[in-house]
Amino acid sequence: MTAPVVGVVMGSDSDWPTMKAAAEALDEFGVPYEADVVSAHRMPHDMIAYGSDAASRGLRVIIAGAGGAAHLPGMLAAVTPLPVIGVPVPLKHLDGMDSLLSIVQMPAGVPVATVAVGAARNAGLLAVRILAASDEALRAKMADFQQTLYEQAKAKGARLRESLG
Ligand SMILES: Nc1c(C(=O)O)ncn1[C@@H]1O[C@H](COP(=O)(O)O)[C@@H](O)[C@H]1O
Repeated sequence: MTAPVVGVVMGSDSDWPTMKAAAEALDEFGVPYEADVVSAHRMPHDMIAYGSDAASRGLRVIIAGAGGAAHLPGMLAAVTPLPVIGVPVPLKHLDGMDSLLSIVQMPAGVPVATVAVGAARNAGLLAVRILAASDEALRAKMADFQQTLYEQAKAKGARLRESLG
């Protein structure tokens, strides 16, 4: 088995229905990843250990999703030099606005690349792009993927124009 280069972590297993889209995107590009529950609030020492050891274990990007008072992505970014992508997970109350603001409003010097509320697939794709910056084969796959998006968008336009006669 190939060693994981992306860590997909979340504050609770209840985040997985949202976060699995990140894993699926990584699967599509053949990027090896690991997935786990790591909570800054409920397991602070484990969280610090996860972030501190991530780079030496071979991870190159961390995707961190959390809902509500979502401190996990920022706290991981505080203890690792790796890029951290934050996914605001929408919960029953406040529609993910709480999580979005908790993740996106980082103090200067400690960046978290925040995707849209619930947009775990984009987090996976962003991780692929980060890795692809230094991996020509992966960059070619990303370019193919973008071409497919382009063709699908063109086809939608053609169908719309056709339906209008
Ligand atoms: N935001 C955080 C953190 C954290 O930021 O450390 N740990 C758990 N949580 C969030 O609590 C929500 C409810 O969790 P439960 O479903 O386990 O009660 C989840 O969305 C999780 O990400």
